[in-house]
Amino acid sequence: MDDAADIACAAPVTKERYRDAMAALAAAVNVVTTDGPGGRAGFTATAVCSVTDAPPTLLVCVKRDSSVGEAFRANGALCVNTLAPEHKPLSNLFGGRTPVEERFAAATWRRGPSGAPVLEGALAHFDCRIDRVVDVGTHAVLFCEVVDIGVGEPCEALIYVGRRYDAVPACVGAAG
Ligand SMILES: NC(=O)c1ccc[n+]([C@@H]2O[C@H](COP(=O)([O-])OP(=O)(O)OC[C@H]3O[C@@H](n4cnc5c(N)ncnc54)[C@H](O)[C@@H]3O)[C@@H](O)[C@H]2O)c1
Ligand SMILES: Cc1cc2c(cc1C)N(C[C@H](O)[C@H](O)[C@H](O)COP(=O)(O)O)c1[nH]c(=O)[nH]c(=O)c1N2
Repeated sequence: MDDAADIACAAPVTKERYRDAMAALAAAVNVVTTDGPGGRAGFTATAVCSVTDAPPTLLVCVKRDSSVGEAFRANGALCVNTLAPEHKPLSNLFGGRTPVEERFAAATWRRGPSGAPVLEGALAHFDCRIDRVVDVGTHAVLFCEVVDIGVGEPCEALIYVGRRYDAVPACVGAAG
């Protein structure tokens, strides 16, 4: 393969061009929560991805300068709550600039085995222990081992693509 220096590009990959292209990728919308010695916190995230099923591991990318990042590191635990279309207002509330208590007051939660809040009525949830944190540029990549899973009743998923929300069929079911 050629060295990176040999690659000729028509235009530089600016932050704006990168975001415009990333806006074309459809993504599930999640509210990622935590609780423990570092306090209760949560934020909306589309940067969530399955890494491996052995051991069951997912990753979450969180902005390092966000108000919530430190709580996740301090607690070492989180829950990924995957949203249904009815949760669009919740996604906006957890999407920034709203005090943490106001975010949580808008829905019903229970405590998962990790201690992180689990959203009642989520399409699915993944309760996790944070195994490793890797800082990359502006974000921290949290590698998380899944310790508990739930699949809910909703048969539609909330997705975010083209800088807007949409709904798609998603009858998840359980595989044994
Ligand atoms: N990964 C992220 O941190 C991320 C992802 C989605 C949205 N957001 C935030 O939500 C708001 C609205 O986003 P939007 O999609 O309507 O428009 P946008 O132009 O800010 O973002 C377009 C796409 O670029 C990516 N992106 C945006 N900001 C990023 C960042 N700081 N680091 C890595 N990737 C990033 C995401 O895939 C996003 O959907 C913005 O404030 C944005 O910062 C952040
Ligand atoms: C649809 C959508 C998707 C995302 C976000 C927003 C929205 C509306 N945000 C931004 C994130 O939710 C926001 O930075 C946090 O709520 C922290 O904000 P405060 O620093 O508390 O105001 C976000 N942030 C992040 O670090 N990783 C992500 O994957 C996403 N994805």
